[in-house]
Parts: sequence; C-alpha cells; structure tokens
Amino acid sequence: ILGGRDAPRRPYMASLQLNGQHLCGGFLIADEWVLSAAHCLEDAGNGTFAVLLGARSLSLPEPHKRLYGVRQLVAHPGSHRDTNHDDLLLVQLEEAASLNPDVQKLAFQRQGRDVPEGTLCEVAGWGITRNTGKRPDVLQYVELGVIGRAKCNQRIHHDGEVTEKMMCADSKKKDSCKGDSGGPFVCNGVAEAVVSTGSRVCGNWKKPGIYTRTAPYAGWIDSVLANATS
Ligand SMILES: NCc1cccc(Nc2n[nH]c3ncnc(Nc4cccc(O)c4)c23)c1
Repeated sequence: ILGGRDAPRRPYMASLQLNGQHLCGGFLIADEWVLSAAHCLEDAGNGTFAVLLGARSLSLPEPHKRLYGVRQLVAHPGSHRDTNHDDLLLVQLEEAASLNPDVQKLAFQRQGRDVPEGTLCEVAGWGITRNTGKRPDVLQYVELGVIGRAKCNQRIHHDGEVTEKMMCADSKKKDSCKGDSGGPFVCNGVAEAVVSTGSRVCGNWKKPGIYTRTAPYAGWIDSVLANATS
C-alpha cells in the first residue's frame, strides 16, 4: 500500500504466504475459505502455501494470530498469467478457522450494480509501501475514490481494458501495490472487489488501480464452496 498508514484491526484480512513469506492479500469469506487473486500463483513453483489469519504484525506475537495449512487452491478457470481477466483464487484451509474478535468473515457484494463514481472505499494489505520495494510489518490501509469505468477506459488510462467485471480506483500517490493483490476493496463494510495486479504500476495517476468485482463471480464462488469436501 502506497500512501497509507498502520491499519486498525481488520479481522477479515489474510496473508497468503509462500515458504513462510507474505506473498498476497486475501480475506475470509467462509469458515475454511479465503478469496484472493489468481496472479498470486504465478511465481509459486512447488513452494508451500499457508494462510495467516488474525494478524496485524507479520512478525510479532499477537493474541489470535494463527497460521493455517492450505487444503486446495482453486484459480478461476478464466484466469491467465498475461491478462487481468477473472483474476480470482479460492484458498481452502486445512481446517475451519476458529473465529474470534481478530478473525471474522467479510461479506462480498453479490448484486450486479456498479459502485457509484467517487464513492470512498478502503484497501488494506502488507504490500510494498514504497517504490523501492519496502515491505511493512504492520498491516497498512488507505482510502481510495472509485473512478468510473468510462473514464478508466480512456486512452490515457487503461484504454478499453476494464471490463464490466472490473472496477477502478484512484492511484495518485495513494494506491495498492506489489503484495496487496488478492486483498479486499471494501466500500461501506462490504467487499466490492479484489485487488488485481493490473498494469503492475503503482502510485501513477495515469494508471488507476484495477479491482476484480465480486458480484459477477458470486455463482462461481458458491459452486466451488458447495462442491468441496472438508
Ligand atoms: N496499483 C495496482 C497494483 C496492484 C497490485 C500489485 C501491483 N504491482 C505489482 N504486482 N506484481 C508486481 N511485481 C513486480 N512489481 C510490481 N509493481 C511495482 C514494483 C515496484 C515499484 C513499482 O512502482 C511497482 C508488481 C500494482
């Protein structure tokens, strides 16, 4: 997160870790499921994934911090390494998370209407806080205004790349960045979208952040959760 600050408790936040290191954000949508971004699998090789819940600091001991093993990873079938389409990943935990004040589910938007332009939303994560690649220990958050799709698709911005299954937010100074992918884009207490890598650029007003909307994928999410065994 560029231009943010230490976050207050965000009990739905997950750190998707690879070989013990923070890789991507995510958020708890069911007792044993975290929603994240498919691009997070790109440089995984045959490393070991785990999900950290109940954390604000990645390093310090905290009352309800707990690392969960991963039972399965389900990338959306339409996701590809070289496009932003369908950039969603469902992560099944080895066991149901035990809920407490620091570990809670977050509802995601299921209705299709776009979030109105100008709405102030929030994104949190342990992604880099400077273009030099500085990584934070404490969860960061920032408030960002929604940019309408028509404006975001102008040539100077994302030139027609933003589909109706995506949305955009301001990126002038404050922005999501490397390591924030998969985290929730929260408007009025509901996850409206998931951080997508987009053009990888961070903090440049010409390249608004691109976020994968959850509503178009509610059916896919429900079907994966319904068909999985515990
Ligand atoms: N704001 C959009 C957004 C959301 C989520 C991730 C991303 N960026 C990235 N996702 N993956 C990446 N791998 C390498 N570099 C990356 N961005 C980067 C790194 C250093 C300086 C800088 O200005 C940008 C990214 C960008």
